[in-house]
Amino acid sequence: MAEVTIPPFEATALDAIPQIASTARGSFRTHKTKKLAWRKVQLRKLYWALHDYEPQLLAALKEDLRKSAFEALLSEIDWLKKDCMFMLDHLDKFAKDEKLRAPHVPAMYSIMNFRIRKEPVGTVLIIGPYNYPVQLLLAPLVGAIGAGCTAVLKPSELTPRCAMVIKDMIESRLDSSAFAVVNGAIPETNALMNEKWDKIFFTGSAAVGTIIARKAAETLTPVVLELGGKNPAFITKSCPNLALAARRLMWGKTMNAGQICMSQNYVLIEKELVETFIVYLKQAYKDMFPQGAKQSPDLARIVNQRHFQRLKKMLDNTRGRIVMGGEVDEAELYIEPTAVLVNSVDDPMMAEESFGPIFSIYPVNSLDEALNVANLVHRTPLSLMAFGSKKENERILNEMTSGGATLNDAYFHGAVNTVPFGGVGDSGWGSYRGKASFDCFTHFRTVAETPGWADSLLAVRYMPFDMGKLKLLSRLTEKKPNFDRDGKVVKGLGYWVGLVFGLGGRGVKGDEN
Ligand SMILES: NC(=O)C1=CN([C@@H]2O[C@H](COP(=O)(O)OP(=O)(O)OC[C@H]3O[C@@H](n4cnc5c(N)ncnc54)[C@H](O)[C@@H]3O)[C@@H](O)[C@H]2O)C=CC1
Ligand SMILES: CC1=C(/C=C/C(C)=C/C=C/C(C)=C/C=C/C=C(C)/C=C/C=C(C)/C=C/C=C(\C)C(=O)O)C(C)(C)CCC1
Repeated sequence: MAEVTIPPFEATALDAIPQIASTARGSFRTHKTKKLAWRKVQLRKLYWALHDYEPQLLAALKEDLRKSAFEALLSEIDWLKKDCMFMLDHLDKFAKDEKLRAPHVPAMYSIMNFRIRKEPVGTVLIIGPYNYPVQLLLAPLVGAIGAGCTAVLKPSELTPRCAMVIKDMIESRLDSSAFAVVNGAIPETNALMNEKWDKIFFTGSAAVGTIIARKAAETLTPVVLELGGKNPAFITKSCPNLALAARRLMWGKTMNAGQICMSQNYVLIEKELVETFIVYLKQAYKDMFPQGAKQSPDLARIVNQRHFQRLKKMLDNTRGRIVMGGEVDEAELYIEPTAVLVNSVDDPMMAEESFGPIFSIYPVNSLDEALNVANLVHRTPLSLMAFGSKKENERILNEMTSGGATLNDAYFHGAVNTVPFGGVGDSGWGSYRGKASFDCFTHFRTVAETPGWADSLLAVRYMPFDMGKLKLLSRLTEKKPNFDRDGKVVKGLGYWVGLVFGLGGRGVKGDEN
């Protein structure tokens, strides 16, 4: 890897923050960001910045998280470059006005030229977490640029080298009147939160998300929250390939040393499978780390002492049995990929979000029990994984919600940059990625335009009101219900005609739909 020097972490001066926010707001008011050409230039610049800063970003990710170059490219740098390309390829289409026609516009209003105009929401604040310090901060930025917003970014202070590289990269390569990076921790974030934003995009813990949402509510500022969750994986007796399930779940918990909000916190598995599953897990461990996980250059480290201690405490306090891994090394911030067999939902391994390379295995007697346990542990997790028959997987999707879900694999629904990603309930508000990133920072403004020549046609609305005219208009335009007071669809003439002439009956009384 090329030799690079990253300056030491420096927090942005608190008294500079109001001016930074004001510059971004002022830049938005120039309306230059509304031009698609300007947005495309910024996206192209971001693409090349990511390309040119690759050595610095790789070095920073290595120093901050000991993230391997493979992972850094796959899930952060190249991933974002793909994001820029996707937005560039589709921006014209995303940004185009949408004509609203029937059935969205009733026939009687069809002369009013309804359309949806896509407008940037304005100046946005993007606050990032530490685990994917580049991707999770800049992927929302791609959406913000595409939508025509100006933005201030606040990287996580827990990954200080990444924060410094990102600041240099964004401020030197993009339009610095429109995009800025504020570095720091709580005081700096508080100073940012004292500014007025048109939207706040926050990725991080539920605890801090609550603080952000509460503060944003004071000024009725919309927020997107991308939070964590206690994510279940289900394995039933019909699992098509238990060895593969073990291998894929191991992958899910070892990428980024399990510091992935959508990886499984616990595995609910039918009792008969437990012992074999553990054998397969150990086999997958051996295959992935032939010299042991500690020696592997591929396994990242825990970000800092605090998170290391948090994970260690979960292992120390569990009443379960460690069935794989268990080694920890504070000096290296190393936690071995670890599975713990537990038998209580109150066990710390079940009750807390792991956000590390450790997870629990909870044996169940049936899928019914598994669904009860999962709904009890966390009813609205960020993700869910299911390894059962097709029918069982559908049942799991039906009876347990989550932000996103993957069948027969670990969190793959969240590994692709072009499909919407987000939580549900207390695991997150709103979604982004692909077109959803554009939509996230866009105000969908409905515009109507009434032609002057149509006034006599529309004159019924004017005072003095005439009930007779209103009734006539209703008779001409109102759709009659095809259902009765019990909510049942009623047999109409169309049904009998269809039945008699063999065209197939529709609207049979008693139909539920
Ligand atoms: N849904 C998603 O896409 C993701 C969610 N997460 C969640 O994030 C958490 C881990 O990330 P962390 O960086 O530790 O999150 P965090 O919530 O501690 O920090 C996130 C950001 O908030 C700022 N912050 C921290 N404390 C603050 C306070 N009291 N007031 C104002 N700002 C504050 C930090 O400087 C950082 O930029 C996990 O819970 C994980 O599940 C992480 C990655 C993705
Ligand atoms: C099938 C065809 C082809 C071959 C395709 C192949 C070989 C595809 C292989 C794809 C794999 C294994 C991709 C793995 C990707 C993993 C990624 C991108 C992980 C991303 C992780 C992320 C984004 C993490 C986010 C974390 C978050 C949000 C968090 O903390 O919550 C050919 C050969 C291409 C031909 C066509 C057919």
